[in-house]
Amino acid sequence: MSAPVVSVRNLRKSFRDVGSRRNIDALVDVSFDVHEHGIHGLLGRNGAGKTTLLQILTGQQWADDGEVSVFGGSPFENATVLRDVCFVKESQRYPDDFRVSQVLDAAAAILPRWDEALARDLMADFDLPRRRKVKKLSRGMTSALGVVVGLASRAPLTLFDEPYLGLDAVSRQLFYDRLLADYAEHPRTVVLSTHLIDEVADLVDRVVVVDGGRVVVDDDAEQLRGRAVTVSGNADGVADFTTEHTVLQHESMGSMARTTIDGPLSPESLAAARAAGLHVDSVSLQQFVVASTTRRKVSS
Ligand SMILES: Nc1ncnc2c1ncn2[C@@H]1O[C@H](COP(=O)(O)OP(=O)(O)OP(=O)(O)O)[C@@H](O)[C@H]1O
Repeated sequence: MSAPVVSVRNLRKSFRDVGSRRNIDALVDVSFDVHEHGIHGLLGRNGAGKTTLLQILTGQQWADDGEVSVFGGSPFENATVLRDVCFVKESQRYPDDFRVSQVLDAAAAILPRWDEALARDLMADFDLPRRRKVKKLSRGMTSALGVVVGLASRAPLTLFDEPYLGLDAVSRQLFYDRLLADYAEHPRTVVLSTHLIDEVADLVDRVVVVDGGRVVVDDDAEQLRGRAVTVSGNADGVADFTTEHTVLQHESMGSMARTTIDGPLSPESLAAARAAGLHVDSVSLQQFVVASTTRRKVSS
């Protein structure tokens, strides 16, 4: 296998919260690789550490400890690495007087694989006014501008940090469709950080779930789709059956229970569950991520 595009080992980052005079551990011990090509989902709850991670990957933050390598080098003030990286974030700031056309010109100047024709098509798709000042754009239009820059960059590593939060459902679907279509013709490494797991479930090849500053899942999306199951039925039967498994989530009501376990189940286990009168259902990617990340208590 070729060297990973991104390699992160034992990354740690905390922030000093001036108000409470406490340290906030944004990343506790993060290790994972992103291999070349593919659309990777970086998933996790609010405050999980996704943005901090992406900022470190793009040289906008220092880690307190650990190693980070992007295209084999450190991303920090490394022009050789950074010209192959495009980072699109929801809170992107532009110079006050910039018009949309100036944002596109600046992107074209710094991103060597910029595709002007694609940018023009996307501008039309999202109905963006070239001459308008960026600060006069609506929130959705600002998000759309980020999406245009990210897609037209054709950067070998393109990182989207929830850039589409302002987009309505139709525009988000347009983004997903255009991403898939362009990716099919120009494969590259895309990382999509998002909460909208159901929406990207069929889009991503690989999933990294961050929770409380730690990677709790790092797997192929296909594997994850079949990995967890819910077992429901009589509470005693469910408890007996699930005792040997890793329980992700458990609910009970009276004599009935429903438990989500980290599977997958072997054909023999499945048959045993059915013989015991239990129902076994597969779990969607969204349900799996929710179950994997709700065991942690959010601290204040
Ligand atoms: N500059 C900062 N100063 C203090 N705390 C910070 C700073 N940046 C991030 N944090 C804290 O670090 C933790 C991780 O934040 P981060 O923005 O990386 O999470 P996230 O997964 O991107 O969240 P969201 O999905 O809500 O954007 C949070 O507790 C956040 O409050």
